[in-house]
Amino acid sequence: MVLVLFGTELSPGVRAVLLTLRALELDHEFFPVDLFAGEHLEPYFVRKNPQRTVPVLQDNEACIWDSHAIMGYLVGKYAFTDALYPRDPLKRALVDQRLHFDSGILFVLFKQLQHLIFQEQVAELPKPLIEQVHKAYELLEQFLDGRNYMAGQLVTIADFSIAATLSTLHLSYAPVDAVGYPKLSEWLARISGLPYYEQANLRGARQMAELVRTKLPKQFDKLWLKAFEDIKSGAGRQPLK
Ligand SMILES: N[C@@H](CCC(=O)N[C@@H](CS)C(=O)NCC(=O)O)C(=O)O
Repeated sequence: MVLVLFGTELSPGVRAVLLTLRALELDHEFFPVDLFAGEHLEPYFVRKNPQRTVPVLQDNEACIWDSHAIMGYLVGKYAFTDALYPRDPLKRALVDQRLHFDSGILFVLFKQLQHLIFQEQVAELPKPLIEQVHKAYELLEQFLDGRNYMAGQLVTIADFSIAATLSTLHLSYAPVDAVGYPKLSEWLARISGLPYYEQANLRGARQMAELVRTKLPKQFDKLWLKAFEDIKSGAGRQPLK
């Protein structure tokens, strides 16, 4: 088996897949694709994924894209247990709902913000969009009612997916304030305690935040700086339950 992940650590979807690969302790190669240089438009990449998005996972001859599909595939094919993506229909439905929430709402907000800042060169954070991000945070806060993780008491791929996007929004655009979102911020701290979190997710999320910072230097208030420093130093982290 040769698993090759194509992408960039700047991408939340790529990092969600990296979290899954690390959780399953799967050997893999990483093939960098620079989106800013347009490498995802090159013929070799378009042959792998006509949609021209990262991540793409190549497993021998097969190419799979969309981070959510890749994560489910990895668990189905390589995991010893179904804990990360339960087979029980009701448990799976809950995980799927969270994955679709990431795909259809959270990540879309991130992508809209990225487009405005990097393509449209907008120099200020668009307030209506940031309000929508906070509406999404409110829903996530409700999802965590009575749960340690997004879909229950155990980590699933829904946590990886949402953690990758949310940590990026948190560091780049809309800090998750512990007062406003106590459960969400505890969950983020809990996920940050995973031994592979720093390498698989935080490093890339920070790099993205640094890039956004160069585009919006005036936007970064004390709250953002605190979020950035906290996550850098590990302050507020809790042991993994
Ligand atoms: N739902 C997809 C989203 C993939 C996606 O939009 N990835 C971005 C990077 S974060 C990308 O490849 N953008 C390049 C483009 O859209 O041209 C997934 O989870 O894999």
